[in-house]
Amino acid sequence: MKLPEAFSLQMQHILGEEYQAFVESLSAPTPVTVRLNQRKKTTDPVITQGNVAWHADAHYLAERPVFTLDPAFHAGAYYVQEASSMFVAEAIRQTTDLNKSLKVMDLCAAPGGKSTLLASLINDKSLLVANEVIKSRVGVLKENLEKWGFPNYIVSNHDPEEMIDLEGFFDVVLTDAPCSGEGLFRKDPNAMNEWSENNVQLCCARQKRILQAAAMLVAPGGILCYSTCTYNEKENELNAQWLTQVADFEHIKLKIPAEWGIVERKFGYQFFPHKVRGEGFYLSVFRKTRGEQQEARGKIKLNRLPQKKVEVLKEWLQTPDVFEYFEKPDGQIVAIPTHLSNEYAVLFRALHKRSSGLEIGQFKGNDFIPSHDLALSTAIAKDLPAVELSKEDALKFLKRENLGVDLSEQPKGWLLARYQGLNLGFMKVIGNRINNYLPKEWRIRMEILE
Ligand SMILES: C[S@@+](CC[C@H](N)C(=O)[O-])C[C@H]1O[C@@H](n2cnc3c(N)ncnc32)[C@H](O)[C@@H]1O
Repeated sequence: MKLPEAFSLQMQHILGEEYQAFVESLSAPTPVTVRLNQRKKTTDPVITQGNVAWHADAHYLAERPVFTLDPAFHAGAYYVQEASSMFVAEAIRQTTDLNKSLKVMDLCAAPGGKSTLLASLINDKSLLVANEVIKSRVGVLKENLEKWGFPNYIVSNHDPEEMIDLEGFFDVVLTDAPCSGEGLFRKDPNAMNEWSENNVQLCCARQKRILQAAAMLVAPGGILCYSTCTYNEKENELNAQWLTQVADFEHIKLKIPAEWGIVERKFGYQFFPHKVRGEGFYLSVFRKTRGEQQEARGKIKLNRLPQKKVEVLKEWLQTPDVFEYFEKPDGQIVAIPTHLSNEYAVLFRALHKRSSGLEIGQFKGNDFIPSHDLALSTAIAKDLPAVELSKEDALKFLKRENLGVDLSEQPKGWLLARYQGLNLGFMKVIGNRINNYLPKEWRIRMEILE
């Protein structure tokens, strides 16, 4: 691997005698890791090469399978995520009371790896906002969160500087900033081709701008996590130090066993591929020492669903009474956890480009048409009519092709397609015909060879 010269000099300066080991590690294969979704247990044990030290649900795989051909992947049973970046969860675990109902913001969220990590970390009374400024990246973020199934989430599409009305609102804000990507050279050779000292400067300035906006969002006593996938001290340590100088934040030290191989810096933690089984990564955690807390108070400005229709919905949800139901102007029904309705109201008012939470479907006359979001949500009722599919048929369902299995004995109406007990989506049985309700844009397009 031919490294850019200025980058080599920088790394020699940072690593000294360890530089050679670092360079050698860049020629080693990238570890493949999956993190299991504890709210969606699969019966298929993952063949693993051990756990990620800092995340109990994460496993190293011996090789990279074709994930597209595993129906459990599409059902959100696991997320394929680089190991070092999962350390964000450990940092929040050590600094935050996870038994509380938390308001969490993932500010630079697409494609959603850390949003799903956060969704698994927080309890069912908590709320996650996953924000992504680049519009074309919002779709994949939404898809990944839908698959993950945590019901209390909103996806938004704002520049962090536009969130002024959410000052002091969040208990935890994660800023996984766009960076020069030095830590990804092994995984993604493009990151190396795009690297330049000039780009590092641009990233650095942009990170400061994002950090300043992020700092404003944190409630006093709340946590700000800053992460990058680079080694560059300008983007990491110097930005972290800068934050403590310009805003009311103190750096928090974490407890880290030496055998994890993570290098402690003055303001944060650095991951190097010759010391950990993962890619290059940096993380710093701060607590806000002063500021105004924003009280969550407001009224949701959507039409409440009439009680008669609410009664129809009840059979579709596992615990229907924990939600309030509203109808959007386009007819979609939104389920909002009652105990979070003030928080949702504040978010709906402050964020204009956003989803409305869990959209569970819509009424056509008196008939309820369930959404795909509901099919994949952990809020769905467990005893709805369902059919367990073989791997082959599950893949056919996911390709929107005709299934090999005979469903003519099934009663007419809605039927969940399942694989290993995991919901894949809805079908509707109409006489001899079966309609597949998997959204067209989610369809597997890959050729499946027998
Ligand atoms: C490192 S990636 C995030 C990865 C994501 N957190 C995950 O774990 O899957 C950084 C994200 O920041 C977004 N971004 C780019 N410019 C930004 C800006 N000026 N403000 C906020 N986010 C920005 C990028 O589009 C990208 O999605």
